[in-house]
Amino acid sequence: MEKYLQKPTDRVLCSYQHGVYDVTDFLPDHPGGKELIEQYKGKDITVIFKDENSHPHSQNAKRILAQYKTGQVAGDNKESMREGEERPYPLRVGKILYFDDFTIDLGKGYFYQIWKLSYKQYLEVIDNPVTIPFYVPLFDSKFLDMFSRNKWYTILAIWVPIAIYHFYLGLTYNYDVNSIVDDYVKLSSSSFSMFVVFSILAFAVLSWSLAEYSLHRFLFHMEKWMPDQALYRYLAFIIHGVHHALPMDGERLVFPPSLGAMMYYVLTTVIYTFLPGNAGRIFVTGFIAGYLYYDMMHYYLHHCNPSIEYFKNLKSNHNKHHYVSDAKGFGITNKIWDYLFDTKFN
Ligand code: HEM
Repeated sequence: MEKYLQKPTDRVLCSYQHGVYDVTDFLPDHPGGKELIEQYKGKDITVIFKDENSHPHSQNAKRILAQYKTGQVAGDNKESMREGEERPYPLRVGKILYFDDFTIDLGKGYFYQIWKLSYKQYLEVIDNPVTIPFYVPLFDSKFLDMFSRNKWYTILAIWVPIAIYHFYLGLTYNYDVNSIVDDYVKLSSSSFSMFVVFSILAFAVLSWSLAEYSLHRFLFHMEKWMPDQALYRYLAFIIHGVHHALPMDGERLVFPPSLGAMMYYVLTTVIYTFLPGNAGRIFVTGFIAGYLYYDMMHYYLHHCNPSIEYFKNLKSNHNKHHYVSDAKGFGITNKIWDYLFDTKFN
């Protein structure tokens, strides 16, 4: 068996239990980083795959592994699954994903195929993440599909100038609003105070972190409470479901600018009602900064391997949210609100 696994080959083969797995296509999508698997090229991963100290892999991880099975170790004729093995679910054959009672054709617009699903089937799609080594269109039209993809840096390119502009307005413009706070944030005012400006910014970032938790828990995971209607499933899928179905698709991860623009409109309308004038603009700056930190952190946790313990911990928390239970671990940049609202992982 060892000889077979270690034959010079470009493919990365390993054994688990008594099966042989070709995990080459999975390497770039491994949430723990491809290097960890490469170390096990040609080796058995049965022990390390369950190792409590390294990382005890989830049921979903076992299902994903099962997708890559290519054979049995020589001399082992046991047909049935062994303890600790899972069947590949959904099973992918070419571009077709086979679920128990429905299929998804990954060569066609994924979005339209959500319409025909029942609520239960929709949950199966988002609760059984898959890693796909080819491009999956969301829409059949290439033009429409273009709008479903975003590189992480486009978010910075769009929102950093908007945040700077608000900061500039907040510090300099005279909104002529009868607010005591405004006197302390206007550069032209004799009462200008850096302390007040930074306090508003800090308060806005903290407010964002609560918004991050609430949006993720109640809007992005609206499937937990939404009425059983196809229209809502469409909405839930486009907002966040697609990210759970294909968690390692790096172009469908950050918040789409079009949705961001709608949120911006709603939130600024609310914020300026309660906090008009300069202080409101400074608050919006901090709120956008908090949002940018969130979106960049989200991308980082999926596609990079942090070396600092704090970020490792956040990554692990987020992986659990995807692969263990999406009813917990809603915080991306921190776990404070998960602790306070009792949605933390133990
Ligand atoms: C070759 C088959 C493998 C598959 C299919 C696989 C799959 C996964 C999946 C789906 C996760 C996300 C969390 C979870 O579901 O548990 C994960 C995380 C992880 N894997 Fe693997 N894995 C494999 C091999 C390995 C090996 C050989 C190692 C160690 C040497 C390893 C170390 C890790 C670590 C440390 C994480 C945690 C990342 C984090 O949450 O911070 N994996 N793996």
